[in-house]
Amino acid sequence: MTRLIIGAMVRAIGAYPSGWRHPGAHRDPRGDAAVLRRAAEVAEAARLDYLFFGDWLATGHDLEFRDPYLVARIDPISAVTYLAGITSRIGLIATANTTYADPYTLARATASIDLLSGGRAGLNLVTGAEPRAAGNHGRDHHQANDTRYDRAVEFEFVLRRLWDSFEDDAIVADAASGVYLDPSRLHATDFHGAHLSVTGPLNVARPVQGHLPIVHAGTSPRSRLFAAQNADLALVAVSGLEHGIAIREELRALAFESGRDDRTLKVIAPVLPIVGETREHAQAIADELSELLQIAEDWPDGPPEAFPANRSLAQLSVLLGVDVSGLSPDRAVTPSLVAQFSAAGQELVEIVAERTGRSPAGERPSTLRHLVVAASVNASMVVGTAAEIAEEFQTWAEAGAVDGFNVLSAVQPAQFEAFALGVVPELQRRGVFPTEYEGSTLREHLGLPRPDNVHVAHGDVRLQPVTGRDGSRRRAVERSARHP
Ligand SMILES: Cc1cc2nc3c(=O)[nH]c(=O)nc-3n(C[C@H](O)[C@H](O)[C@H](O)COP(=O)(O)O)c2cc1C
Repeated sequence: MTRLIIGAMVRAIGAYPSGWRHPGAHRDPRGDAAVLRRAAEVAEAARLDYLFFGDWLATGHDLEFRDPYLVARIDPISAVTYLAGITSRIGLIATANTTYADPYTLARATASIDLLSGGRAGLNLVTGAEPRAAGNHGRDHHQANDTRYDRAVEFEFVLRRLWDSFEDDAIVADAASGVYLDPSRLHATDFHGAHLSVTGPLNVARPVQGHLPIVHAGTSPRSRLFAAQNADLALVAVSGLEHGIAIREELRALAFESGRDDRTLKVIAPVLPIVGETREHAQAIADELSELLQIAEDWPDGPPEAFPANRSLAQLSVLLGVDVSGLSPDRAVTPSLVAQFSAAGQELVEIVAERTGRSPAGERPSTLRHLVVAASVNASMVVGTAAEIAEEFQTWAEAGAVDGFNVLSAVQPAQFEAFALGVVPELQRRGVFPTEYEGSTLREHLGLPRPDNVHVAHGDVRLQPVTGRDGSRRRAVERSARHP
């Protein structure tokens, strides 16, 4: 029986680059608290498994054109701490960057949130793709992918040991005898690696969940290996059903080869649904968002320096295999023009038709602008009614392409609420998503067991080199002890 995992990837100003311009969209960061509170209430009433907060460790004018939600945002640890106090059932996942974070500080904060929320915290570990983060953290450059993942492996290992500093019953608090702590149940971390050195123990009691569920988001081969060996949830961007099936199979095979129970690795895909009362209504919303997104040609004196090159007719020409750079962006894409396009260009025309209802031979033809937008907005979009979107989700899960979805909402709050109040009940009606919270912790929502304390169950577990599928040596944790 399929049981989807559904979380909301919260972006306060909306997750479509022009979503903030949509009528009624939230656009003032001073109002973020109200928006987060309302999203949490709606998500919890819909019984979503978790709210998920990404992170970005720098800002700049270019980000306005890349995706405006990156420009200024609430720190994710602060967001989940705030929400822990005003929610009672939903999981709360914050992103942290292992390249720059300090493991002791992060272990303290996350163990604290888990205790304060009654076991509802989760942690998304990323290695970061933003080079400017280096300058904000006293480094002279953003390290190479391999180095970042070497540190991430140490980081995850240390985090689990820190969370396990106290055994579950280390604090005896026996008022009669006056004994508060059993010192034999408090364990030092004593980790001294190439990147990190932490003595421990952590000065926060063991989290309610033992270890917080760990998510990992990334794309490189090292990211796949890291997710397979260290994560509970792998967050992977997939381009289609077949791609999803292949990635999930690869991840689970890597997990199995690493000696862990591969069923404990859940594969989650980000998805951006556009929900409408009818298919045409949903397409009209997608069409509007497309029209609201500026492209390079919208600036009469040329786009600002920070504008991304891929949002231009020049870049579109490369993809189409036809030079359209001198044409107006509002030029209709006619069947005779499409006939000259490359296969990738023709595919793009179909994507636009699916999303916006505009087609070359139709009453409302697509324009070059629509093609530029579709090529530059790199999101897995599903446009349709609640029933159509639920059907798509179910198909993906039943085909083995995903275990669940991280749902992005193009416009806050309208599209998030259309999803929570429309699509979720459809999924529940189909029996692929529960109607009630059955457990109380995030682990329970995700169907994950509570891990043993590594100090107790496995003694002196060490980091050991293991080999990735491509034959290169990796530093990774000896897993067999931890996942018997
Ligand atoms: C779905 C998805 C979500 C991501 N979210 C974040 C994020 O919130 N913050 C961040 O710094 N990186 C995020 N990333 C980027 C990756 O974590 C990673 O740092 C980046 O892709 C570089 O590593 P890689 O070469 O292994 O992919 C995300 C990646 C994916 C695929």
